[in-house]
Amino acid sequence: MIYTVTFNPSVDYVMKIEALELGSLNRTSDTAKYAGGKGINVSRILSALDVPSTALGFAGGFMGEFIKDTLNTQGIQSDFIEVDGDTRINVKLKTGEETEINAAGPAITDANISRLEAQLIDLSPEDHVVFAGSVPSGYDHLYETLAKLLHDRNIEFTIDAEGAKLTSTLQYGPYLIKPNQFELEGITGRSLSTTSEMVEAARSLLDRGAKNILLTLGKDGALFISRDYEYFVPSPKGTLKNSVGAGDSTVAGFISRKGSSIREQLKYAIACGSATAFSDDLATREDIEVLLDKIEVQSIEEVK
Ligand SMILES: Nc1ncnc2c1ncn2[C@@H]1O[C@H](COP(=O)(O)OP(=O)(O)OP(=O)(O)O)[C@@H](O)[C@H]1O
Ligand SMILES: O=P(O)(O)OC[C@@]1(O)O[C@H](CO)[C@@H](O)[C@@H]1O
Repeated sequence: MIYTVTFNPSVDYVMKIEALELGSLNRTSDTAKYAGGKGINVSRILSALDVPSTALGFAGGFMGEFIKDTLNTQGIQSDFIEVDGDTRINVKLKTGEETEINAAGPAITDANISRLEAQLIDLSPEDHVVFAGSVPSGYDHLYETLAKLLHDRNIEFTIDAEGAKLTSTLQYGPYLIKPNQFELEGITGRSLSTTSEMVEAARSLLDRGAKNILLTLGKDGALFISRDYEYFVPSPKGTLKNSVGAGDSTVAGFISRKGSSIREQLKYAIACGSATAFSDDLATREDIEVLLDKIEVQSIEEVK
C-alpha cells in the first residue's frame, strides 16, 4: 500500500478574478474549493489511476472534516490524526497569472507526532510512504526523524519538500526526490542554467544518498537522474490553466508505475504533471491518458 503523509493539509480555495485591484473591493467571477496539500494531491492522482493509497497527516476543525469527507466521497482511504486547531485555507488567486497565499496551518503537538510514528511503525517493507509539503511551525526536523524511522524498517519513501527538510533525509536513501530547478539551486547553492549544470547538481544529491531524482522544469519537462539512467522528458504542449499540484501529480505518476521500467514511470510522471497543468483541478484519468502517447523519454546518457 502507498501511504501519503500531508503534515499540513489545506482547503485550496481557488478564486478567479478578472482584474485584481489591490486596495479595492474585488469580486470573483468563479470560485472552487478542493481538498489540498501535497500528499493529498498525490493520493488524488493515484486514485485517478486506480492505484489505492491511504492519506495520512494532521487535520482539524471543519476544514479537516471537509478534507476527510471529500476524500471519502472520492473513494480515497484516509486516517488523519485530529489536531486542536483548524486545518488551513490556502487561497489560489487566478487573475490571468497565478498567485498563491498559503496559510501557516494549525499547531501540532508531540502527542500528535507520536500517533503518526505509531502509524508508520506498523507499516511493512512492501509499503511505500510519500512525505510532502510544509510542516507546522517548530517541527522541521520531522522529515529527518520519520525518514530514519522508515529507513530502519526497510520501508521505501519519497520526499517532496524544500531545503533542509529534504536534505536532512538524504542520508536515509529516499527512493525519489522531486526538486524543481529553484529548489535544486537553493540546495546546491549554485545557479543552474544549462542541462549539464543541472545534471551535475542532481548527481551530487545521488552522492548524498537519494536513489532517484526527478528534477521538474515546468513547461520544459523534467530531467531524471539515477545511478543507472539519465533521461530528459520534454513536456507536451498545451495551455497552462493551473500549476497548483502539477509537481504532486508528477510524483504520483512516477510512483503509480513503481515496478515498471523507469521509462514507463517517467511517461506517467510527465503525463500526470502536464495533464494537471492543462486542467482547472487536478487531472482526471482521461486527461492523463490523452497525453501518455505524446510523451517521449529521451536518453541523456544510458549508463547500463
Ligand atoms: N506550462 C506547462 N506545460 C506543460 N507541462 C507543465 C507546465 N507546467 C508544469 N508542467 C508539468 O508539471 C510538471 C511539474 O511542474 P513544475 O516543475 O512546475 O513542478 P513544481 O514546481 O513542483 O510545481 P508546483 O509546486 O506548482 O506543483 C512538469 O515536469 C511538467 O510535466
Ligand atoms: O504550503 P505547502 O505545504 O508547501 O504547500 C501547500 C500547497 O500549496 O501545495 C499544494 C500544491 O502543490 C496545494 O494543494 C497546497 O495549497
